[in-house]
Amino acid sequence: MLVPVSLCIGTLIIICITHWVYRWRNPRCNGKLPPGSMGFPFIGETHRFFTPTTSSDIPPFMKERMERYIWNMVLSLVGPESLKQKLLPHIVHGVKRNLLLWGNQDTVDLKEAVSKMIFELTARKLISYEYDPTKPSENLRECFAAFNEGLISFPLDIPGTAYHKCLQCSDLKSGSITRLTRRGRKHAMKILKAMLQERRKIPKSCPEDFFDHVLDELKNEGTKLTEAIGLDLMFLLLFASLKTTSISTTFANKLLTENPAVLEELTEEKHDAIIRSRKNEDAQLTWKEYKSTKFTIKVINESVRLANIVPGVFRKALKDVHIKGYTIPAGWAVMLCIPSVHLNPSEYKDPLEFNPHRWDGVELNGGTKDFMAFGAGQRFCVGTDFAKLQMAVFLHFLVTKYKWKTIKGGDITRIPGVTFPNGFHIKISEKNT
Ligand code: HEM
Repeated sequence: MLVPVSLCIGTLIIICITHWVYRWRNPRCNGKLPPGSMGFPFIGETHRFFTPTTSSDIPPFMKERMERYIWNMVLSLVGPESLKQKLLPHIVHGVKRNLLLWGNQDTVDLKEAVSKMIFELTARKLISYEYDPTKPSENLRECFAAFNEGLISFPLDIPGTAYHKCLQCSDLKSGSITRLTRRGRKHAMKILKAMLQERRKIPKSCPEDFFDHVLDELKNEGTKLTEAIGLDLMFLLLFASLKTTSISTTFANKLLTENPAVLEELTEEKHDAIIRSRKNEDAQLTWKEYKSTKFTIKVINESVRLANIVPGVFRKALKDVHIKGYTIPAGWAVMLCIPSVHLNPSEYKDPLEFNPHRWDGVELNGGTKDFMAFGAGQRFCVGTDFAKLQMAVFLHFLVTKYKWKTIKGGDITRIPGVTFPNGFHIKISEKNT
């Protein structure tokens, strides 16, 4: 008892001293910070996970051009055209297959099951990755799990800490399963690098995934893309898409479980607008049908507002910024706290209530100052449409074909990202059984 208490007190003292030193070290700060802000210098550390050392050599105008090029590349994979033409049938197939599988099990931990399903689909489409159970050391999903656990943690890089596990590089050849689950960013990068090298040997005739696009670009003379940046981007893309979509989907399911009236209305929309109007009830979900599901989109908006999957986004002040009598000194990292926007009672009446109808008549094309679950402005999430489509397809098949009841778990903790510490175990069965 004494040891954990002393450790906590010790950690708090270190945090306070670091905070104090940093705050007063800079005279322009006048010892003041805007209310509610966190002046911890290490808050800005997340860039270390993503920025390859080479990128600092790139002039800003080039960086901008390259970013635009890269996002175009990403959009060619997950933008509306690709979703409509290529990805929708794959998502439908993946969701139907998994639901059928879960329906035959006594209980399913939805958090794990959805995460696996989303990972399989996303990793297959973005980098043609298929997990081979005979090679547990190449389990990319486990790497991302370890990475996620320590992403926002005290930056103490010694064995045993969440931060260390998040960064860790393990020997590819060794390891039992328990050791494997502890591998983070560096191990994931090793796997991605090996895949890229493999792809170099057997190139594809036309670009199909992110590897192909990166390899194509690397061949161009004068390109500013390097292999390190390309790999870093692959990591970022997978990281940005995996946990977010799977936790949002699980969260939406939990909210529906707790709000039967909303579930009923959603089911009704699906039946009326889609299935009953079809000639063949079992036909695939089409793009037009997906676009017609207005209430589903409201349920998704409301779920991601309450889920606050991304608890904060970071920016760096490039010059001194004066705001409401305070100064944010140049070079400081700023954290924008998204939940404080989404739970603001002056903008959202009864902000903790799950009420999809608050989105009636609201057309969302991007982020606003009051809704930024997918960010806002220049850095708006490039995978928004992809995530929404996956969630909508999942909800469609779940509510039309299945019923479920909670078995155990479902409690939510924020550390600060949303987690289900005891999972969310449900029993799923087909409606007509
Ligand atoms: C429910 C699911 C998702 C949520 C809640 C979400 C949330 C966000 C947020 C808040 C940002 C802005 C970060 C910032 O401003 O610093 C962001 C950026 C980003 N997201 Fe998502 N995201 C989701 C799904 C996805 C998916 C499926 C992909 C990829 C296929 C993706 C790829 C990205 C990328 C690459 C960025 C960086 C954009 C840039 O910096 O220009 N996200 N996301």
